[in-house]
Amino acid sequence: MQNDPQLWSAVDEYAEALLIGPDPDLEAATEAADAAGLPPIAVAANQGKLLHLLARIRGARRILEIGTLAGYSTIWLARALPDGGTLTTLEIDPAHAAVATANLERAGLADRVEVRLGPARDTLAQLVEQGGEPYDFFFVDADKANIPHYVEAALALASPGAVIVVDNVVRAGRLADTDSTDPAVLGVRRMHELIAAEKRLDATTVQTVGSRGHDGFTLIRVLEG
Ligand SMILES: C[S@@+](CC[C@H](N)C(=O)[O-])C[C@H]1O[C@@H](n2cnc3c(N)ncnc32)[C@H](O)[C@@H]1O
Ligand SMILES: [Mg+2]
Repeated sequence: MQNDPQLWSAVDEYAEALLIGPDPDLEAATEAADAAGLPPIAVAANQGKLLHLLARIRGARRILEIGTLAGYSTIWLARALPDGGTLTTLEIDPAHAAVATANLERAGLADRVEVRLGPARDTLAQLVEQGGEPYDFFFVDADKANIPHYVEAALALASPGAVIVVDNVVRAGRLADTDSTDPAVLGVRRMHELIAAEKRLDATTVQTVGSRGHDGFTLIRVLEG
C-alpha cells in the first residue's frame, strides 16, 4: 500500500483538483505536446505549481530554464514574473522548441519568454561571455549527464540570493548507487559533490513520489556576498 504508484497518483489528483484546478492553456500545451509525439516527461501540475510559487517567493525578475520540451514548466514559471520580467529557456531540439513557442503564444506569454535553440552548454557559454544582467531563478531540467556544467554556469550567471532548482536528481533511488555507471546518475552524483565543495552554494535534496514515480529535486541557494 505504501509503495503504490496508483496511490501516489491519486494523492496528486486530489491535491491538484483542490489547489490548482482546470487550466485551459496548460491542458492545451500538454495536448499539443502529445499530438506532436513529444515524450511525456514534463513536470506534473503540482510540481509546476511548486516552481511557480518558489519563483514568486524569490521575487524573480529574470528566470533561466535549461530544458524546454513543450514549454509546460516554462508557462508555470513565466506566469510568476512581475511586469517587465523575462524568462529565457534553452532547448536543443527544434521540434520541441516549435511546440513550446506555439504553446507560449497561446498562453499569452510570448512577450516575456525567449526560446533559445541549441546545445545548452554552448548557449550558457555565450551568456557567460556576454556578461549581461544576472538571473535570479534557474530551473535545470535537461540532459542529466551535463548537470554539473549547468549548475556551474548557473552560479556564474546568478545574482546574490538566486535560487537554482534541479529536477530529476533521485532517479528512483539510483542517486545513492555508488557503483552506477549510468551517465545520468554520474551527473547527478557529481552535481552533489560539486555543491558540497562549493562554499557559495547551500542546498538540499528532497525525494518525491507522485504521478512521475519516485524521483526528487535539489533546491540550491546562491549565497550573498
Ligand atoms: C525533461 S525535458 C524538459 C521538461 C520541461 N522542463 C517541463 O517540465 O515541461 C528535457 C528537455 O531538454 C532538452 N535537452 C536535452 N539535452 C539538451 C541539451 N544538451 N541542451 C539543451 N536542451 C537539451 C530535451 O530536448 C528536452 O526537451
Ligand atoms: Mg524534469
